[in-house]
Amino acid sequence: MALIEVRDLNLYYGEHHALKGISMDIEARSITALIGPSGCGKSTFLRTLNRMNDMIKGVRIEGTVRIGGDDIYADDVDVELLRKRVGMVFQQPNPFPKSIYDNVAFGPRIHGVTDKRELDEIVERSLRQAALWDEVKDVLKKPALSLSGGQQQRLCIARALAVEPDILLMDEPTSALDPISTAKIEELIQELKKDYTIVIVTHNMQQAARVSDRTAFFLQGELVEYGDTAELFHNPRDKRTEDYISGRFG
Ligand SMILES: Nc1ncnc2c1ncn2[C@@H]1O[C@H](COP(=O)(O)OP(=O)(O)OP(=O)(O)O)[C@@H](O)[C@H]1O
Repeated sequence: MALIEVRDLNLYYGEHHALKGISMDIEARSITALIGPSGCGKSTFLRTLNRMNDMIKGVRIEGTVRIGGDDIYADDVDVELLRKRVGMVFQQPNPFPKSIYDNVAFGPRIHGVTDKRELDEIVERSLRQAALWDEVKDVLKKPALSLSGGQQQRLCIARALAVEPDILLMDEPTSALDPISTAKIEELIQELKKDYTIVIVTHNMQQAARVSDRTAFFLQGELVEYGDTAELFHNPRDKRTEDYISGRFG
């Protein structure tokens, strides 16, 4: 059984039909890239996986999203717990104006961890997993905002990992970063696949080709093609995919 099962998902922003009949299975411990031209619905789709669209007024959703077999839109779902299980990293690194330590400890504290030693362990483990520990271990009390953009993004990844999610959603996580920081994050994403299921929105087709196992190509709210990344880039089944990946539009 796939970890994430999406069936006949439709999403409307008021009158605007932004996702049209999307069905998709995502396997555990895989990296799935969502690609497509601006406005095709990639970010909207990503946000349906942890109900981030709930916060937007006038949104209507039909269809089902199951994670580990559970319908995440069922009435009795605890959305806070869902977001603990399905973490998110955004385009702009957005650390809190707090210390490096307090950023990573934030989620665990909210979920009730108060023991100093336990928090220390979580902070270290999360920063190691985010490949940032060696750079910050001596300055954990420094403000997060004093870090470079690339470090801030890895800190945000550490913050997301600190609550032990199963799934990590990433919305163009490198688009605000320089090439070296981008390469580091891409390497990190590959590393994280051992423990997490990753879904990443990217504008950058090379990035999708480099990091992902499966790629989904969206166009005007439709899922045009979804498959093995190498297959999709080298041997697309749909003419529209071919036109997009060969740079004919978008
Ligand atoms: N909060 C919102 N309210 C109304 N319409 C929205 C909202 N967010 C997105 N849309 C519309 O839904 C469609 C899909 O947007 P979405 O941001 O998901 O696309 P995208 O593929 O991620 O684009 P981009 O790459 O530019 O971020 C677009 O037509 C957009 O204008």
